[in-house]
Amino acid sequence: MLAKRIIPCLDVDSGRVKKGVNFNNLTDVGDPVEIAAEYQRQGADELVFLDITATNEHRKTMTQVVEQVSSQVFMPLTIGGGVSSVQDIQALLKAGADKVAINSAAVDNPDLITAGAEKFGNQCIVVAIDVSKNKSGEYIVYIHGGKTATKLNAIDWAKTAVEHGAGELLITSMDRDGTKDGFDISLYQEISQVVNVPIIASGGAGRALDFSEVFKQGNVDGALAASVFHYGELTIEEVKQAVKKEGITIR
Ligand SMILES: O=C(O)c1ccccc1NC[C@H](O)[C@H](O)[C@H](O)COP(=O)(O)O
Repeated sequence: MLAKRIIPCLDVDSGRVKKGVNFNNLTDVGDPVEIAAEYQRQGADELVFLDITATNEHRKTMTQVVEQVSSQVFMPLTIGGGVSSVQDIQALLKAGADKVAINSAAVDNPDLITAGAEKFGNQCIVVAIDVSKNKSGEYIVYIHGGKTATKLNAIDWAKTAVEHGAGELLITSMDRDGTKDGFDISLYQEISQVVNVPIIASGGAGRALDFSEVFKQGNVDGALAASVFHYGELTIEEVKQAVKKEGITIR
């Protein structure tokens, strides 16, 4: 059994790490380089940086952040936010990213996934999907930082993204984001039945048991969290100890 991964997420807005609830009311939680170094000390398996403003001038800030962080931490780095071309992917890989997450631009143009996978290898291409349940209980895809609802069913879009070459999926429940109510297990159960690439769960982690639950029942390969780690409610070591106790393979 491949080791499962515990992945802190740094949502970066204008060069600062921010955190909100359901993608709103963002508060400043600190400097990205310092926070990344702390997560390395705690034994994180991987880091995700999301540039949640992702306007052009912030894109340069993000590249600088990636260069600084990649010179200090040695975990795999996934970078996302506003990526919309093969050139953007190349610039982030050059700055030190190991993987690049594409979200809105992949929905607008799925061929970008294929172009990135063909040029850099599909292991570099993560498709990030932000999901919210509608009134009839269907999982719907949102883009533009969770601001725009699409007509896409998230399960179908996940399948399409992998068919276009995505090497990994980062699936965020907007409904659970920042709530600490636990991961949306049924979302991951549905997606893991239709794709055969690694899935990273994201949104809602509140207790160490939430991580074991999403690995066991959600059938995912990695569990991403922001709030509980940023606010010091859990350390990565505590989560890993609890997950190991449940018999799950983890580094
Ligand atoms: O993903 C986005 O586009 C976005 C935009 C604005 C604000 C937050 C955003 N994403 C939320 C992150 O993916 C967030 O770190 C994960 O959902 C993990 O959240 P918690 O572990 O519940 O805090």
